Amino acid sequence: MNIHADSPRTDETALPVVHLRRPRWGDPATPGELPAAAAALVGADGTERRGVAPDDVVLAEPQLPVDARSALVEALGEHHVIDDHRSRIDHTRGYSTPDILALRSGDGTDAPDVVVTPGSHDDVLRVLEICAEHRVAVVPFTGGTSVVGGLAPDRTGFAGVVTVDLARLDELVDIDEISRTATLQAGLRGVRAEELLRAKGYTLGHFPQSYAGAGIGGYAATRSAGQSSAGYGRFDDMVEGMVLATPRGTIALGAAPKSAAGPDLRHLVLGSEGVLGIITEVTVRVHPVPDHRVFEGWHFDDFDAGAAALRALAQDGPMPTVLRLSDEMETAINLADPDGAGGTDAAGPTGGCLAVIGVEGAHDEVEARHAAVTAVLERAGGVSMGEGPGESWRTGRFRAPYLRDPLLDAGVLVETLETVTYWSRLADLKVLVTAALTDTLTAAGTAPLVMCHISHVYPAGASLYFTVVCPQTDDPIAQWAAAKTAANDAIRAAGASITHHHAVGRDHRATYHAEIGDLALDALRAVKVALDPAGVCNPGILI
Ligand SMILES: Cc1cc2nc3c(=O)[nH]c(=O)nc-3n(C[C@H](O)[C@H](O)[C@H](O)COP(=O)(O)OP(=O)(O)OC[C@H]3O[C@@H](n4cnc5c(N)ncnc54)[C@H](O)[C@@H]3O)c2cc1C
Repeated sequence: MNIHADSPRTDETALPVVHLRRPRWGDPATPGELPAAAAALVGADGTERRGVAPDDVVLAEPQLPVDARSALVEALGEHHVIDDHRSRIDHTRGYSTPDILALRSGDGTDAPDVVVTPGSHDDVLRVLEICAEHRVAVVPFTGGTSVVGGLAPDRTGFAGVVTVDLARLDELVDIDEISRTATLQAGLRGVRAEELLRAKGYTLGHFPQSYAGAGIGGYAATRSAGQSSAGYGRFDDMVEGMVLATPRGTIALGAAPKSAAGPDLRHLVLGSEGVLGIITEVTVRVHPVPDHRVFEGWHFDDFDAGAAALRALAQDGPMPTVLRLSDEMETAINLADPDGAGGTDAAGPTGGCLAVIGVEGAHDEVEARHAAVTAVLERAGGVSMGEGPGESWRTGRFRAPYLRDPLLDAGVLVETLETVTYWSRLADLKVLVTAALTDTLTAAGTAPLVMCHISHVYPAGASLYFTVVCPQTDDPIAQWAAAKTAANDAIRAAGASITHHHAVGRDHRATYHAEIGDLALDALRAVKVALDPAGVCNPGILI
């Protein structure tokens, strides 16, 4: 298949960069509609529950001290110190379902006092200096798609909250074609970064489902994982270097690809979620644009059989570029609703589980790798369903987030969570988390559909990604909080990690602390004190 034959809606190179306007997801030109099949499946009652319009959410007057505001205006210019209603709303929290529900309920309490848009690394340094001096909390903001409360700091004890939107740091700084690396400014959205790289014949290969909104600084700060992680790695695997602005000055990391010069401090900054400072530049590995790709669906009798097949590929190779497996429930829902959560083709065997593989690269290499992957999957009991389901997944893969708003409008609660563990514990983890979610929501009188898939695999283990759908109660925020707490407890009890790629934010903080222990937490806090002595960078997030 020639990849240039794709329609604009489906090709990741042709998606528009979307400036997200809370609370709804994505490009207003292509709003989500609830397909009838999905409405019937989830039992939507047809009652509209759109909530308070963003313009009607009441915000507190901006609290910023006058001196701090004047200093920011002097540093950046009046134009880049913004406190109009809509800008504050559009920087309030992130895009988890509780975030959306809170805004729909009219709760604007986490709105920043001011949004600033620095135009350079030095501007960012100056903003941090001013905020430290006036004890104003600072929230770094790239795409604003956090789903773990990473954009809602604890403002207790601070004189105000400033969100630093990196939108103006949007350049491709350099490509080193010999080393195959590119240096990108942190405010570049994923789509725009890909456009700039493709114009030079390269791809980053990072396509999270939030691709239309999220960006380079956010990817690095959260250790994001894209849908092609089997082939290109997780975002932190791609990073060669970073520049971090802190209240005490600049740290530049990545003098060489691998070094024995002490601990690799890049891994202190990757996943730091804005608590150590603001990443302004990231150097990543890039790859020649693939000229050929094959996407294909595979049927497995059950989830365990499919998981064993994925493990065989992850441990003994070869690795496709995309590798994912839906469990029985997710497979059944997707087959019933091809435009829905993941999108597959209704053709092929019913029951069992659907795996999707994608192989991309240079033509001959793709043909050879595809043949080798096919042999492994067949040995593991898989049956090819052909390119239809694979292509259907590929072309629908960025649409699922658009479904959440119409589902919420229709009184349906829908939310996702993810975790990661070793292969030997994966089956138990799935059972425990599914039971925790099912039992909690059933006890609330809202029995859920719980779906699960694997989409990121490693030789030693894999992540599990759960999607939960059920009717809303009168207090859906509390309803989900109870289910999420039960799931977090199950993840801890199973010895898994609280997150594979969504990060910690505020929502996972307590579980994360239990996961790493007091001494490790003290060490992290000591680093924060060294770089951010006033503690203004994203207080209450991560540590
Ligand atoms: C519909 C949907 C689908 C998603 N799918 C995926 C997926 O497939 N894979 C995945 O990994 N994640 C996914 N996410 C989660 C989210 O998109 C990722 O965490 C993403 O990496 C966040 O990027 P962002 O640019 O939006 O960051 P933001 O939301 O702006 O920030 C995320 C966190 O990092 C901090 N931060 C932001 N920029 C910087 C910076 N320059 N320096 C320091 N700190 C910074 C913020 O303060 C915040 O704590 C999804 C989210 C949604 C809503």
